[in-house]
Amino acid sequence: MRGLAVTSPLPPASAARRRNGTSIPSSRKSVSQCWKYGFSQDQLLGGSLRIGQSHGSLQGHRSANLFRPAAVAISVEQDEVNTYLPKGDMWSVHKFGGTCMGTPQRIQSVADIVLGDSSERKLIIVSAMSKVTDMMYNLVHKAQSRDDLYTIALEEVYEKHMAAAKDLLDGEDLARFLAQLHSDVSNLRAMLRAIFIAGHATESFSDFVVGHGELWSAQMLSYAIKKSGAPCSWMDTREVLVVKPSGSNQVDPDYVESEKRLQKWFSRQPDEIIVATGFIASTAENIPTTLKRDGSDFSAAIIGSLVRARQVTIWTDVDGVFSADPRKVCEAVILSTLSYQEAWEMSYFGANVLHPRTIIPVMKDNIPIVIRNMFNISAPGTMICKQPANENADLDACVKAFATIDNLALVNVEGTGMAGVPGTSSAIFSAVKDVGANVIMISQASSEHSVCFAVPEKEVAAVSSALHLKFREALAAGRLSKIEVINGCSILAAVGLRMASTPGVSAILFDALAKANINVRAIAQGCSEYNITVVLKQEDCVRALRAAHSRFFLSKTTLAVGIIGPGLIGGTLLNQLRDQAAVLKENLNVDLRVMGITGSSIMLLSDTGIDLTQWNELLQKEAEPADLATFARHLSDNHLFPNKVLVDCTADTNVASHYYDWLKKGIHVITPNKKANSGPLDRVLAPFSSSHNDTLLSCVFVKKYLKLRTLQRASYTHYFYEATVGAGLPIISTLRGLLETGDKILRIEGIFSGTLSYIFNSFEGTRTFSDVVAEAKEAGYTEPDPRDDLSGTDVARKVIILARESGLKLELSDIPVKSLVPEALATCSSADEFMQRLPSFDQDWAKQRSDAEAAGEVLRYVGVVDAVNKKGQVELRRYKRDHPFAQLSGSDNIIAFTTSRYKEQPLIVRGPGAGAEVTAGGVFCDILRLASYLGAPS
Ligand SMILES: NC(=O)C1=CN([C@@H]2O[C@H](COP(=O)(O)OP(=O)(O)OC[C@H]3O[C@@H](n4cnc5c(N)ncnc54)[C@H](O)[C@@H]3O)[C@@H](O)[C@H]2O)C=CC1
Ligand SMILES: N[C@@H](CC=O)C(=O)O
Ligand code: NA
Repeated sequence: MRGLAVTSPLPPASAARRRNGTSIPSSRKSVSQCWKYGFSQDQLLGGSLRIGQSHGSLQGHRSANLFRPAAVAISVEQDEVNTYLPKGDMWSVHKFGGTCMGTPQRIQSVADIVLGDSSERKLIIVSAMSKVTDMMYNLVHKAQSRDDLYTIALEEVYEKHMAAAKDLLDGEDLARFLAQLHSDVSNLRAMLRAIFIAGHATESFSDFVVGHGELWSAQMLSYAIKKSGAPCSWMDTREVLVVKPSGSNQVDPDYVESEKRLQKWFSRQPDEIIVATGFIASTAENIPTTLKRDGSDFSAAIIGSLVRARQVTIWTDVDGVFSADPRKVCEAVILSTLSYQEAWEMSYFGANVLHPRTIIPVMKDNIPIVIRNMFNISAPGTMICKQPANENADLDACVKAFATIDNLALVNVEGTGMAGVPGTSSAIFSAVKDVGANVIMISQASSEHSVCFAVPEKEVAAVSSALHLKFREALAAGRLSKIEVINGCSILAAVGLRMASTPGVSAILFDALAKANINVRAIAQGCSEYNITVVLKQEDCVRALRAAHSRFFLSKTTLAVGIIGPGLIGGTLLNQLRDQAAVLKENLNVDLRVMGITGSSIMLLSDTGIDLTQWNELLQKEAEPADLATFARHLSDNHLFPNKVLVDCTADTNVASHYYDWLKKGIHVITPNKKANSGPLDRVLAPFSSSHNDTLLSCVFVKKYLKLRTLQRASYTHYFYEATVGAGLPIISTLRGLLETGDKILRIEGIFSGTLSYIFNSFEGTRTFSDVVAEAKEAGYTEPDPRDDLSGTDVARKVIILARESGLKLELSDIPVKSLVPEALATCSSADEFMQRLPSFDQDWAKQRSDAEAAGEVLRYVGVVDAVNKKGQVELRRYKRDHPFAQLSGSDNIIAFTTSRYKEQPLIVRGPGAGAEVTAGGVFCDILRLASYLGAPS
């Protein structure tokens, strides 16, 4: 006889049909599920009494063996094992979990995915429809708790599958499936009744009941595939997969026996597409069992190994394996590849990758496992395979992923009596074993003075008592000083095969943790170097995970940016960042994230970066009251990003007074605001003033210019302010270049005010002076208050900035300034009032202009740094029409550097020196200068 020799009673006639509906020749006849697994017809159908009778008295119903199904010997005749099972590259194995099989529509999508795979042969492993396994366990639970609602629960299971099948199938296939479902449910009803009466179900009874979820989903899928005309059969893996129990809640596959049975199975059903039940298997004695946790993945891996598949694809609802839990780290990325060992480590450390057991069957044959998203089939997923040889081996790529485990306790056993005493560790861990606790990590310093290890928090009380008992005498004698329990711990593990023998990886990790102010309580790294494990306080764990992840996964030049003052310049800068950020990331690996925007009354904060396409709307809609200290803290406390920069786009003295503290905290500062660099040189108890007309606000100690510059020079925190002079023109950088290369500045002279340049370039007799001033304001050249320009203060500030850059210790008050603000308007209470009253002075201006014109001259407002005489000067001068200063147009600045090297002909920089785009562009340049200082490619 070929096929399976079954020694149990013959099955009922209806069960002698194959589950795909075709008749089985009697010589190969298989048996229905229940018969095959040894439950007698009476046991299943005859209700409680007969079950009780057949197993002895009901009093004994709690006995473990009461419902142990009688073993049915299924013997495979050696001579019948043939080579029907084709193996190798032609096979692709797919596994679809419960979510993928959740609805009839999803089952149809699964069928489409299977049909879309062009592999010669396909083996599809399916889980039960989502929630069905829980529903089945619940049936057993209810029945054995003698809750007669199990009948209703069974009806629900029946209804669910009936409805799904009616949606998915039609015609004869539907009728066959429904008949089978009906028969299975009748059998289950009888079994559950028996369980209800006995008040107990053995594990194999329970496994038998639960396994129906897979039986039904596999049949439904195979019918759905067949509907498209593709040859497809379904496999009850309990006929094929043989496993043996191995310790608690685990089984080991019997590959030899399973392969024999698989051969046999194929000899009967050689279809090219086979849908097989995941999760279920049988013992060598044909008792139904399951593959326990993550059973369907395990089924796929075992079957993949049995057929030597070219690939096993595990379909799920995520795009692949993330570099860290994406719920905790929004920057987590999908990994394209993981080695088997890395996946293993990740799973161990709590990442929902694959159960480590799942990897073993495929690993031995080097079969890749691909994790893919069935709801996003365009995502390539993560391939778990042998470590690709050519993978990028740079330092940062050494760490593949991070995982965490929470709710741990650290146990620290300490004492001088431990050193050099063989057997101490053995005694410690045997005590731990005796209470059945699971040791997650162990660390012992080479001094042998202490051993510490982590266990789940819920197990630590038992561990602690066991240790106190075991070491009672050692503690009393002082050989052990303490057995200490530290609750509330978590583990953070960095995983990566290439960490092995790569110097510097742990330094980067610990540096990231240190910068995030995370205290590391214990460390472990085995010789394999596949993972570095650190124990830390649970409350620090997410912060630690983010800090470590960002250090390894973000660009080194990721800059967290805070924008203060989203006015004309700040707003234009935000728009420029919006338009250029993607290009910078792509071309220069510079990742700019605006983490906050604050005005004087409202601020907008983000943990990962504001969407700049709608920064203004977000600022209006989602803002909170502005608070500069909170704003700065938001940036400095964000440990995701190692580099932080505050960009001050206000004209505010108060904001400028914080630069020192920000720099001290490691926050870089960039600004077009001239207040800090033209403020008092020294630290004095000084009045500090508002942004425009230096109105006295209060008296405070402010960190002064010299202190700021000393700090700037002493630290690696950067302070850039190119746009404070000449807006986007390279004035500060040119001056720095001259000085740093050893040139000597003799004189810097020029037109430093875009506003005043525009005014005198445009004031040619056609428009009034006040009209031209209004135009300059409208064009965005003026300071927030145009009196700062007309008073000469703005030019004086620029002269001071350049003078100090050149080494002169001048105060603003040292610069004689010729103010253009008529004395009568000096006391105007607002810029608006000033602008309204300005026309009354147009006559005076018209006269000054025509006087100059009559002499063949023009009016120009100039600033001078006289480095030789250590003086500065700001005044309105008349220049001949052919003088270079007379040739300007628009808001042009012109700055002439006379130096030891540029003595005969000064070095001249000329161009628009005010306006939103050029100024914001200058600030943006400083941000990129910072990025390049931090390591961005040039
Ligand atoms: N307009 C130009 O061509 C140039 C301007 N600059 C400088 O750029 C800076 C900004 O100028 P604009 O954008 O034209 O001025 P603006 O008045 O348009 O913008 C300043 C912004 O800062 C905000 N602000 C004021 N005090 C604040 C505080 N304490 N906290 C938070 N926000 C505050 C204001 O509400 C406003 O939104 C000034 O320092 C100016 O000297 C530098 C070079 C050229
Ligand atoms: N208001 C200033 C702007 C640049 O600093 C000017 O007019 O130059
Ligand atoms: Na500049």
